[in-house]
Amino acid sequence: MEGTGAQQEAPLVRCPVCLWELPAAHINSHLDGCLQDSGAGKGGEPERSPQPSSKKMRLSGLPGESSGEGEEEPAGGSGPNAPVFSLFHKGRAAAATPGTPGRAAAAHRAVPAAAARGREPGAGSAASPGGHAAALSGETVAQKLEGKPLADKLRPGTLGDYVGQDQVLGEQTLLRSLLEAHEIPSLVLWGPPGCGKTTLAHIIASNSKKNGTRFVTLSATSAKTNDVRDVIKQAENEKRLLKRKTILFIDEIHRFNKSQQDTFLPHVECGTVTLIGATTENPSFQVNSALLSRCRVIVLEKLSVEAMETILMRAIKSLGIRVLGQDEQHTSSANGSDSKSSESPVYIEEKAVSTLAYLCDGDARTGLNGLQLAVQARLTAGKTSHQASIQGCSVDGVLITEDHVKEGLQRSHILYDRAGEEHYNCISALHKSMRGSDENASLYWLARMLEGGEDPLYVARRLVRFASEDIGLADPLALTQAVATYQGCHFIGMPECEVILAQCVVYFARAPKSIEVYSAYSNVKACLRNHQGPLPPVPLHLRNAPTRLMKDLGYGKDYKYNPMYQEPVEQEYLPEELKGVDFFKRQKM
Ligand SMILES: Nc1ncnc2c1ncn2[C@@H]1O[C@H](COP(=O)(O)OP(=O)(O)OP(=O)(O)O)[C@@H](O)[C@H]1O
Repeated sequence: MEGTGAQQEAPLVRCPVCLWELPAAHINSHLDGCLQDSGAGKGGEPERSPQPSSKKMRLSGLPGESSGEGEEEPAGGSGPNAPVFSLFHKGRAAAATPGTPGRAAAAHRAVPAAAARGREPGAGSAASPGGHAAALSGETVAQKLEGKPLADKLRPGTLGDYVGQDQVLGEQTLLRSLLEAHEIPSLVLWGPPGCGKTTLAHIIASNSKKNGTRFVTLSATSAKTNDVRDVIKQAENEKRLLKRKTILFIDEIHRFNKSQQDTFLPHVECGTVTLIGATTENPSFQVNSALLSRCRVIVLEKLSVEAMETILMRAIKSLGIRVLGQDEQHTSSANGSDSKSSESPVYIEEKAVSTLAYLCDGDARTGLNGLQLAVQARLTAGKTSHQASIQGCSVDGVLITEDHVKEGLQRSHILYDRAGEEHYNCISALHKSMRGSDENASLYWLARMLEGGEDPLYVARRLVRFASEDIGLADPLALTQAVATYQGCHFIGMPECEVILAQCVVYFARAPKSIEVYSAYSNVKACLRNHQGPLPPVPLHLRNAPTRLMKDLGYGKDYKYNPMYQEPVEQEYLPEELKGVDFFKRQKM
């Protein structure tokens, strides 16, 4: 490539480390090597650049899965292999996509291919700021679904496209102000799968690129301690020689053991790197406490159903699929998909979208992948038949219904509708099996829920209730067990907590049962509910008398302080009109 005319004309820039002059297009890769050598003091050491690892897919069978997230880069194209050198951007032909010469060449090769599929030049990748809408280029829905998983293609690149999480990113939140001021502190992003941790890190990356900060990604599932050392070494050189900051994003940071985490502790402390860690696990237990104390913990929540609907609707729109509302009329395929092609129009029921938004339980990746699978399955089936029945009318097109999205979401061959009836049916079956002291059935229903993706904390909360409602004072320790189970589940999450729940469920199935307190309390509530007229006053002798006036009014008068008496005390504690009532003997009122 060095002999090409294009590069002979390209402006030469000087390496600030070795002062060598070379074409601008080569400066990034040259500088990477130069900085490594300069820090290590051993020239010629082969360049090592840790790669972001492939993240596990939660739904199998997606086309293009193999390329997956392993190839993705932080927004702006900066990764360990492609540090951003804004210093040299001026005059570069491909300034918008900083990277190595090889990468730039690949980008050039990619443009005609994209253009051939009708993509706007410069539409950018899904990871590029604002690029997610443009990412789904292609003529037909099927073409738009080719390649990377839909969730990756639609990863937002700007805060404006980031949905939900207002508690940490809304206006006037600390994190937003810091992002706007380009003041990125070390962060630990903690939240459930698919809630947007990696996406937020990408947005920070693209934001920080604007002030020349480098952004390097490592995945704790595949990176070795040496990879961390390499990144740190390079960051030190960058800071020392170029005064450039480095942000190190470590996905699934909880997978690093404590000593690996220790490797970057001093460098976070002295500011060589700004650390952004993402974790689904409680960082209090998984992240070295010294490291944690140097990071702000940002707690992201499961995406709400509304947020999920927004994300799904956006995806549906990008794919050119039409949503069938309750009262929308469709009589012919002319009203169908926006896809300008010979492909039959694709419709999706509005209910299917809301069901999907519920079922994916705040996990956008699951929701988008479920949508992708449902659409692809229907498109394949639609090759044999293009007739869909839409609101009683037969039209030419492909229709995606609630059942299709449920199929798309099926986990481990178990369909468990967390938002619907199945959720209540299973928890009821578990409750009744424990009450009936059937330990086998109890375990079965527990597993049905957990394997179907039920929130373990939901089950744990039901166990706390069961401990008092059904076991009560027959074994008061049951309540302690249930609360400990809840805390255990909270600490370690799934799948490790399943055995904690199983232990508690078997304990409860085997425990003696008593509803004595539960029924007595129900009787008291019924007594209050059924009372006619004003409720009886608190007897004067039971009232406290902190002031003289109250004493004068008879408060506390004749009250018998029990510890002063050797013999049992004769004293009435209920209001006069309830004298002698025994809530423990009464039938439910
Ligand atoms: N807040 C959001 N707004 C819009 N899209 C989102 C949001 N959160 C997630 N997504 C979508 O879901 C996909 C997966 O999200 P992301 O990788 O950020 O999740 P994560 O929290 O890092 O999950 P994991 O813990 O499994 O790595 C993204 O590619 C994006 O398409």
